[in-house]
Amino acid sequence: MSTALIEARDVELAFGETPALRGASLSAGPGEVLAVMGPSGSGKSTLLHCLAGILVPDAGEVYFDGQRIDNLGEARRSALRRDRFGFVFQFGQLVPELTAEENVALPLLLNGVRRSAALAEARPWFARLGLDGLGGRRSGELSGGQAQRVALARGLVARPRVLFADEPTGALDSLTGEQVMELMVGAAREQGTTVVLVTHEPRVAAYADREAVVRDGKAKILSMGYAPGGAAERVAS
Ligand SMILES: Nc1ncnc2c1ncn2[C@@H]1O[C@H](COP(=O)(O)OP(=O)(O)OP(=O)(O)O)[C@@H](O)[C@H]1O
Repeated sequence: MSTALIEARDVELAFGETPALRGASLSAGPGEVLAVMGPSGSGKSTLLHCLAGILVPDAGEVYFDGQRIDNLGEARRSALRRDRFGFVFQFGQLVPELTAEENVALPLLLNGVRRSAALAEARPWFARLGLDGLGGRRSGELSGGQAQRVALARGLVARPRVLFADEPTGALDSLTGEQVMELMVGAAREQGTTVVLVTHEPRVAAYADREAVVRDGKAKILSMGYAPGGAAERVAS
């Protein structure tokens, strides 16, 4: 029996004539932090989008918590993304009209939580991520690293089962990037959230329990010995 929480099996996807995934298989267990590396254009983001139910593969299957999700309609995949998944992207993508606090509360508001309760849930994240006093600022008034920490809080506030992070440190200098990674992995581990992390940077991937490499639309696990919360035993091939 598989212990995967999120899994792609033999996924294929082409954009018109361009094949992006050619039989990619990958899985992450509950509470695991999985780094997905590989050259530019190899299919990492496309694979992440298939796992997250944003893109529907042409062939192959995607499973979440034992349930096949690639064959669900858009409405059910969208509900799944809202209820079970969190997202952090390279450029924070905060809503500029909202305050930082409202941005963090957004997933809860979309899930029907009342505004006062959603903001009350959002607030502790500011102290936790070193953002004291910044809750009232808009994204234009935050540094890149601060904005990315707000985006991280937004990605985790609804306690998702899986956090999908696509180059979350790509726009940050290396020190700020490491701070964001430490906070991300620490908070995810605390709440048992699985993390699927796409990154170019080995220093960022080093925070993961396991690493996979995507090349030419196929994925390969590089390090095994998954041990959530502990160091992975590396048996690179
Ligand atoms: N929306 C799209 N329309 C057409 N082609 C696309 C689209 N998205 C991705 N591709 C193509 O699919 C392939 C895989 O792209 P993808 O973004 O998944 O790669 P990646 O490994 O994440 O790259 P990078 O590290 O540069 O972000 C590339 O050849 C890319 O040009």
